[in-house]
Amino acid sequence: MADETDVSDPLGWTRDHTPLLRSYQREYGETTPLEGYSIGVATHMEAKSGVFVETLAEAGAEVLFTGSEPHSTKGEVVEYLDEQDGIESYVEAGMSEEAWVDAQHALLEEEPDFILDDGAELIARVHADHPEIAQTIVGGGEQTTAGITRLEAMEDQDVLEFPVYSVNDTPMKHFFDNVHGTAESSLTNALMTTNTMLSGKTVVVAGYGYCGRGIARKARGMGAKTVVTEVDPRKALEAHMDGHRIASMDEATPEGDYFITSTGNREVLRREHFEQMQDGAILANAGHFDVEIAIPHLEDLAENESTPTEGVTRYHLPDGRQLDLLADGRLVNLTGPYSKGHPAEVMDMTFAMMVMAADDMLTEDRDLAPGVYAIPDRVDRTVADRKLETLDCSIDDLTENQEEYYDDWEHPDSHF
Ligand SMILES: NC(=O)c1ccc[n+]([C@@H]2O[C@H](COP(=O)([O-])OP(=O)(O)OC[C@H]3O[C@@H](n4cnc5c(N)ncnc54)[C@H](O)[C@@H]3O)[C@@H](O)[C@H]2O)c1
Repeated sequence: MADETDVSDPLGWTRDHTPLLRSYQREYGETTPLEGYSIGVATHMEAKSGVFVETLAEAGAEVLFTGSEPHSTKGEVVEYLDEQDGIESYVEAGMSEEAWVDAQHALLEEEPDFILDDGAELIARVHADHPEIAQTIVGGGEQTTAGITRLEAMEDQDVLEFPVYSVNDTPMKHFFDNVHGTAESSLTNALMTTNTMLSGKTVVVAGYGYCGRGIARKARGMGAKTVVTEVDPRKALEAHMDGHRIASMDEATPEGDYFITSTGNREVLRREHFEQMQDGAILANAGHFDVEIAIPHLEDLAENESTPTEGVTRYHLPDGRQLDLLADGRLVNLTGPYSKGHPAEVMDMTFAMMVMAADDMLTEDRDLAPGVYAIPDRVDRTVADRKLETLDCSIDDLTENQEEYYDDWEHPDSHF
């Protein structure tokens, strides 16, 4: 048995689990559709995004990449990519925030033709600080909910200078990345950090959108009793009919052993909830930055804080109760001590859609005005077909009769 991890190729393991990206690498290695274009990429730089970057380079693009935040960069991946033809890094592991911002400016000053973004980091910065370069950019793609919200605000204020594909809103992204990727990685990280189990526990999930529904369904699958809180009555009904108990956060608070937020909103867990929670309640956020759990309220209420184990901040309340906050209230799947982010198999699909955003906008003559656009459904479907192929799964084709039936609103079989 080998006794050491092979570090000569830090992307090797991930490539084994990203068959969709590898299939595009094989095809693009021959057709090079992005030849002649330079693409600026901002993302959490680790092995999965490394395979994404090398796929763009295989497609012939010159790739300039940076981190979408300063702390998630894996140095060995950056070093490996930097040695490959057509790829240049603008990020280092352990960079200061200031150096990270400088690196983004340096990347943008190279005047990329296209931007593939996370959180609209590069797109917002090029508009704010390099407006003359923004005018030369052909287009972009954005993979996150938060980034799309930011871009839509720019569109509303009429400041966006180029078209951007919303990768986040494609079925191939949010049905899998948000629902399955966020759920499995958040629960895995919460359980690894605490060394606890969900069986028999009451898990309160705030928000029943794409992420929340995945978390609630999977927690129940692991034996938890699930309670869902919502502000949208239709989402609450959906959760009810999926078999979860619906409650207001006030009602759920005294029952919960685990609380997981995934709303995209702020102060979903706050002072009045902390005051009612059971001793030993565990709090985790899988949603938005570090604002879903009101940490200043916890700090106000607590007599003191401790770190009982890595990744857990314990708030000691004056009445003797202890509340345990995971990963400083930041995204528990991305920033916990055991965090490896989303599973490779699901990022395979998200990053394939990012590659498609560049491929479609740069190689099809779309002639789009500045704005945020859906990726054409045909493209999403093609990627889904290819993912199924990699899984060796077949589906049926519509027969001619079935196609005719769909197209003919007067068809005799359409009447009772
Ligand atoms: N952790 C990750 O890796 C990861 C991955 C994808 C998305 N996200 C983030 O997770 C958040 C949710 O994403 P989504 O795709 O599920 O969004 P979504 O819009 O589908 O769902 C959010 C849900 O929260 C509900 N909600 C809003 N305020 C609430 C409140 N105060 N109490 C209870 N429910 C409330 C909304 O009604 C909605 O149903 C976003 O911030 C997104 O950026 C995180």
